[in-house]
Amino acid sequence: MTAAPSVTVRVPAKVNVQLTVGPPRADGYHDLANVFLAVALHDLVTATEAEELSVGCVGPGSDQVPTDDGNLAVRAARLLAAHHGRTPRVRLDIVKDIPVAGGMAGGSADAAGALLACDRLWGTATPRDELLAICAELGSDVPFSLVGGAALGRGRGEKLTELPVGGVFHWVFALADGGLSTPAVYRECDRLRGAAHVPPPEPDPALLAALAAGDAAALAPALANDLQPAALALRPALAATLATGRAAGALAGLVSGSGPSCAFLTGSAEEAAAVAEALAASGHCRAARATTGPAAGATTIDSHA
Ligand SMILES: C[C@](O)(CO)[C@H](O)COP(=O)(O)OP(=O)(O)OC[C@H]1O[C@@H](n2ccc(N)nc2=O)[C@H](O)[C@@H]1O
Ligand SMILES: Nc1ncnc2c1ncn2[C@@H]1O[C@H](COP(=O)(O)OP(=O)(O)OP(=O)(O)O)[C@@H](O)[C@H]1O
Repeated sequence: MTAAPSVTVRVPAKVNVQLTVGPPRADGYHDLANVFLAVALHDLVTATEAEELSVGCVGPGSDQVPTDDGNLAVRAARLLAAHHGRTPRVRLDIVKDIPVAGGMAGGSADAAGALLACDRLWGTATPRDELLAICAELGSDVPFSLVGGAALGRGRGEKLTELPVGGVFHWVFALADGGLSTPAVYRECDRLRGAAHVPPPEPDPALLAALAAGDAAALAPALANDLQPAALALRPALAATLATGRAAGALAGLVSGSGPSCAFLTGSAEEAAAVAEALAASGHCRAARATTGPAAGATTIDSHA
C-alpha cells in the first residue's frame, strides 16, 4: 500500500522587537506599530490527504491546543478550501515546539503552516496576495508567520512591510508555566492607560536602523513593548524573570508580545548560552531556550504530493 500524499511545512515563532499600541478602535482592535522578528523556534505542520478534516498535536503544551474548529490550523484549512470551492479533505498533524499561549504566535504559525501545506497538497497554487488576505482573516499575527524574516505590521498588525536585517541576533526565551490571554492583556493595557492621551503608533527610526545594521548593542536600548506593563500586572512574577536575564548579562530583556514568555537579546551565541543557563538554574522560568533571528517564514520541507 502506498502512503497517502502529504506535505510538511516548518513555521517560525516571533518576537516583537517594537510593539507600540494605539488607542482602542471601534472594532475592539488596536492600531499598532508592530516590528516583528521571526526566530528559529519552529512548529511543523503536516497535511495528509484524508477522507475528512481532522487535527492532531504533539509536543510540549499540546494538551492545551484545541483539536476542534477552535484550532487555527483547522480554520486555515477550511478557509482555503472554501476559497477554492472545495471540501477540506485533509488530516493535519502539528508538532509543537513554539510555547502555547506564550506570546510567540504559535497558533498563528500553525495557521500559516496549514495554509501553505494544504495549498501544496491540493495543488491550488493560491497567489501570494490571496494567501496573505486569508492569513489576515485568521488573525493579526498570521500574515507575518507566513512571511517571516522581519517586518513592520501596521493596522492591527496584518499590513506588512518587509524590513532589512543586517545580521544574526542571538536571543534567549524564558518560557513560563501557563499562558496569558491576548485579549485580556490588551484590555489590561487600556485599563492601565485610563484616560491618558495615546498618540498614533509609529515605528522607531533608531530601532529600524539597528535592525538594518545587524547591531545588537544599538537594538537593545530601542526594544519596546507597550503590552509589557499589562503582562507584568497580570503576571507579577515576570519581573523576577526579566531581572534574572538582565543580571546574567543580557543586553536587554522584554516581555514577548502579550507574554508570558520573556525575550532577552544577547551579544553572541556564547552569551546566549550563559544567559539561558542562568535563567534555567534560577527557578524564575519553566525553561530557557537560546535561538537566533531572523528566521525564514513558512517553508515546505517535505512533499509527497
Ligand atoms: C500581541 C501580538 O501577538 C503582537 O504581535 C498580536 O497583536 C496579537 O495577534 P493575534 O494573536 O493574531 O490576535 P488576533 O487573533 O487578531 O486578536 C485577538 C484579540 O487580541 C486583541 N487585539 C489583537 C490585535 C490588535 N492589533 N489589537 C487587539 O486589540 C483583540 O482583543 C482581539 O480580539
Ligand atoms: N494550533 C494552535 N496552537 C496553539 N494554540 C492554538 C492553536 N489553535 C488555537 N489555539 C488556541 O489559541 C490560544 C493562544 O495560543 P497561541 O500559542 O497562538 O498564543 P500566543 O503565542 O500568545 O499568540 P500571539 O503571540 O499571536 O498572541 C491557545 O490557548 C489555544 O487555545
